[in-house]
Amino acid sequence: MHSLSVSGQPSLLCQLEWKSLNQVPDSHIWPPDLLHHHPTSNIIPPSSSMPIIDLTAADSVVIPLIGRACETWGAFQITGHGVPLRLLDLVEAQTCRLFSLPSAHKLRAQRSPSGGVTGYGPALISSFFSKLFWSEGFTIVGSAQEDARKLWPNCFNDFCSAMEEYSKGMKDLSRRVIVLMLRSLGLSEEDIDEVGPLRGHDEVEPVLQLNYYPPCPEPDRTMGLADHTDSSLITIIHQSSCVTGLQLLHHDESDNPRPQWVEVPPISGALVVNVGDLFHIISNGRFHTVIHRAIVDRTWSRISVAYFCGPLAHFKVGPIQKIVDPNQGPAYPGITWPKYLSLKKKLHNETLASIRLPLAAKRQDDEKKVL
Ligand SMILES: O=C(O)CCC(=O)C(=O)O
Ligand SMILES: [Fe+2]
Repeated sequence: MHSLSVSGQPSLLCQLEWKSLNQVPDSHIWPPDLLHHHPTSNIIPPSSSMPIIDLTAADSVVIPLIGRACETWGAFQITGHGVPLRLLDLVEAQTCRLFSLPSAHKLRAQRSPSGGVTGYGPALISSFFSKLFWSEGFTIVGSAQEDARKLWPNCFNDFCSAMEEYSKGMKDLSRRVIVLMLRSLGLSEEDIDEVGPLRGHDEVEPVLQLNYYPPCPEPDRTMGLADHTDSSLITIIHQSSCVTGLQLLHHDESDNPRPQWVEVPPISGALVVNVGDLFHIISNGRFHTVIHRAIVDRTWSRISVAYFCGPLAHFKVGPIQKIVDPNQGPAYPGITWPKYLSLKKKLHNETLASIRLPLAAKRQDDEKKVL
C-alpha cells in the first residue's frame, strides 16, 4: 500500500520519517524476484571489475581503452579528468544541504504532479513500479533558481552557483569524453564536427539529477533505484566516496552464462561514465547502453549526482553513416532526444527494442515479398 499525499500521488517518506523507522514499510518492500532476478550474491571478482581510465594518459592509450569499455561494459570510471575535487565536494555538500531540510520544507519544491520534470520528488522511473524506492530525488533542467528559491527564499545563491559551476564542468567534460568515444569508433576530429551529436553542444540545457539514499534498517528488502538505462548520450555520475550502492549489469559470456550485478566501487575524485541509449543508437548498437541500479546500505546514507548529456532538442540523432556496415544497414532510425524521452516515459526498458529496425538483409527480403 502506498502512502498518499494530498495531491493523490505516492508521497516520499522523507528524512525525518526515514530515521524513525526500524523496519521497511510494506509500501517499500520489493518482491524478491524483482530484487534478485540477477543475483547480487554473485558479485564477480575484482579482476574483472569495470575499467578505470586515466584521462591524463596519451590519446593513443585512452581511446582504445574507452572503446573497449563501451563495447564490453557500457561504462567506465575516469580519473585525471581535470574537475577539481573542491567542485565535487561542493556539489555533494549542497546536495546534502538540500536533502537534510525538513520534509515539509522540501515539499515546497515538489515536482508538479501534472507531468513536471524539475524539482523534488521520487525518481522519474518510479511510476513504472508498484513499490516505492528507498530514495529521494531532485531534478534540475537548465537553471535551478526557480525551485531553489522555493527552498531557500533568501539564500538560494550558494546552491545555484554550485550547481551551475558543476554543470559547466560536466558539460566540458562530457564533450571531451564523447569525442574520445567517437574517435574510438574510427571517426576523425573533422568527421565529428560534421556528423557528430555534439553540434550546438554549448547550447544544450544541462540536466542534473541529485539522488539521496537514506540508511535502511532492512536493505535487502528494498530498492534505492530500480534497473534502468539512461536515455542520454552519456551520463557522468559523481557518487559519495565512502559507501557502495551503484551496480551495473554485466555480461561476460566467456566467464559466465548469465549477466551479473557488479558493484561500482566509489573512488575519491573518480567519475563514472555510463553509455546511454542515444549513444547506443549513434554507434549502431556497437556501444552497450548499460543497465544499472542503486541499492541501499544499513548504516550509511549515500548521495549521487548524475549529469545527463544529450544532443540539442531539435537535433535528430541516428546511427552515424560512416560506421554503419552496409551489409547490415542502420539498426535504428534517427530520433530527437525529446521524442525518445516521450517513448521512454511509456515503454521504460523496452524503448530501444520498440524502435529497432530489422536487419538490412531481412528488410530486402520483406520488400521483395511485397513486390
Ligand atoms: O545513484 C546512482 O549511483 C545512480 C543514479 C542513476 O542511475 C540515475 O540518476 O539515473
Ligand atoms: Fe541512471
